[in-house]
Amino acid sequence: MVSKCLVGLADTDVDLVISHCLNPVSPHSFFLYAGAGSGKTYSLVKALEAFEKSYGEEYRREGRKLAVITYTNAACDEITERVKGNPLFHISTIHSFCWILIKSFHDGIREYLLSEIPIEILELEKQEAKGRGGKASEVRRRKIADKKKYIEWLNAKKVFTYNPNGDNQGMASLSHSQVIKICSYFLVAKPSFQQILVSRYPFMLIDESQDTNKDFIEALFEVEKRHETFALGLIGDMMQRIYGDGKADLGAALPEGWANPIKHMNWRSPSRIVSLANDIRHETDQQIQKVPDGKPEGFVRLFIANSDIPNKPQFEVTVERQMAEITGDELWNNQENTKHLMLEHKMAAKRMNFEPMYSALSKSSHFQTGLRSGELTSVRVFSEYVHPLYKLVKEGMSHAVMTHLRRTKSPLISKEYLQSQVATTPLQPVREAIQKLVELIDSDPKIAFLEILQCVATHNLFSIPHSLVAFIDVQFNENKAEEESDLNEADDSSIEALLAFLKTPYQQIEAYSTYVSGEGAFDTHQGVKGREFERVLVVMDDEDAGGFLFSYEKLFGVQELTKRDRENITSGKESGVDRTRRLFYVTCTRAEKSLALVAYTRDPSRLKQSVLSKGWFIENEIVMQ
Ligand SMILES: Nc1ncnc2c1ncn2[C@@H]1O[C@H](COP(=O)(O)OP(=O)(O)OP(=O)(O)O)[C@@H](O)[C@H]1O
Repeated sequence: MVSKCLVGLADTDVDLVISHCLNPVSPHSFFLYAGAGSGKTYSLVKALEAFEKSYGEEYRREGRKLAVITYTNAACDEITERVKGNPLFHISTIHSFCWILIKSFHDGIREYLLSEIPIEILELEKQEAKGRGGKASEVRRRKIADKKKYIEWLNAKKVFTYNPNGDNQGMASLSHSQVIKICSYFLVAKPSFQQILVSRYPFMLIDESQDTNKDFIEALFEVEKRHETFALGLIGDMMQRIYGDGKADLGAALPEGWANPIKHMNWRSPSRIVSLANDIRHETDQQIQKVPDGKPEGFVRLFIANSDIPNKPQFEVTVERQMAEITGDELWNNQENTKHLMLEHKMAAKRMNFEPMYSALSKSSHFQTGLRSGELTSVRVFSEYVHPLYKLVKEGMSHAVMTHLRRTKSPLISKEYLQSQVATTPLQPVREAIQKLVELIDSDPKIAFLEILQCVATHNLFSIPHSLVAFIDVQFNENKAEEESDLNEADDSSIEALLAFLKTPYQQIEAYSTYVSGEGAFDTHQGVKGREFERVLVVMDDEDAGGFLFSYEKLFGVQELTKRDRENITSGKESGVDRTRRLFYVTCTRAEKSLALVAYTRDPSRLKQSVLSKGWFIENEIVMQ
């Protein structure tokens, strides 16, 4: 059933409804839920602009702000840019926002932890009593011992720390989930804390709220119920719920008095892609989107290949070539002009040639978040210090080189160091250090991170993070090491992971930096939510992804459902197929012009039959390898 999209109603009334809700004299909460590309973020930005015009001055005088929570740092930067950095709006991710709210309440945090950790210990002890020994028991007993040690540590007054983008290690550091739990708890249990939120931020708008932490959303509902002067604006799409953290029944029973505006149009994608999205969605909630007048038809192709073909990246290049021919769009021939979506980071790492460093570091669970966000201190010394310096030198930007060294606080240009130099050319050591570094990088494409690190340390070009000091082979003044570290509480797996990483080729740093910037040609299915690209190539490969949460083989009817899946479906619980369908919807709806879907499967002909019978594609849109 390839449905045809019709030209429909204008959605402009939605913006009026939202403006009406964001009135400080009579605030109203609202729930704006609509399909992909319907302009939810667009309406959010319009609402902020209208708010600035009507109430900006008054709000500034009163020292109030309107809070906007976005799902990713990239979304946060985009909305901040769209409102030209206007400080009237506090735009942040949930983690930064929660931390800002709780960060001066150290005693309250300590009290919370002192009451929560014993409960966690009891739970682990219960599981241990029931358990059967072995590795799981070993891990449990270790966790119990660590938590008891932590309680002892908590017995004296403490100052807590947190980095929303890093892996927070060490006793004083709160974890990502703790920060959200503590903030949610304070919002419900402490009236004075509620008051702080309400008076500072009388309006809170939450984009991608379908995936926003359930505890936090429920705490905000509670605040909204108790304070007439506070209003919430929830923006999102349940079909785009792709993380397990969100409130699954959000919107099912909205409190009375909430506005519930609806958007029908898809402004992003051409009609063929919108009709595919409607068909995918049909099995979940039957919402149908329309396209505005004048939108072209666009292109969708499904390429099916056997999952054991030897060179998948090469196959994807042939897909791009075919897309260029099919669409007449030459830009498909240049990989950089297409967004390639992978199910797992390691698949992107493989295609972008930084798999060795990625695999090495991902072996330590401590590095997972920082590795993906680009915030790992041990890698940043290369990605943010060494690599930009190398590029600037190669581009002959000597002024920018000095600015970079100042910004990165190079010890070689510190005031103390320069004053200690008796020579008439105090910058000579900097020049020499840079020259040695560039020569070393150019000397061998296989040169390892470790050798680059050694060179940086020997010439004292940049401060070395504590986590890497142990790997340097020279007398090194520890005072020169950077305070921040990935290894506050070093464990064996982290040390092994770092050593393995340092032995891999330095040359990978360029691709890795591009990847974590989000600007490269590759990303994950999940990483692009909220974004849009002219050409999208989605790779569906359960075998390479190796995960258990998503299964395209099940969605496409190639793999039988498990007993558990069937039980979940019968009892109305979410199944892996539901999750995968939503992820598939998110990836397909990122495309503005053309969409190539690459499915690697154990049974190509069964997959083809299955998607044809679902009516998702027609015969001539399917290309068999
Ligand atoms: N009323 C409109 N008129 C013209 N273009 C619009 C309109 N609303 C949105 N757009 C454009 O459509 C595209 C999609 O909008 P937006 O990203 O706000 O959608 P969304 O609902 O947030 O999407 P998603 O849920 O898929 O992330 C953007 O390029 C935006 O500029």
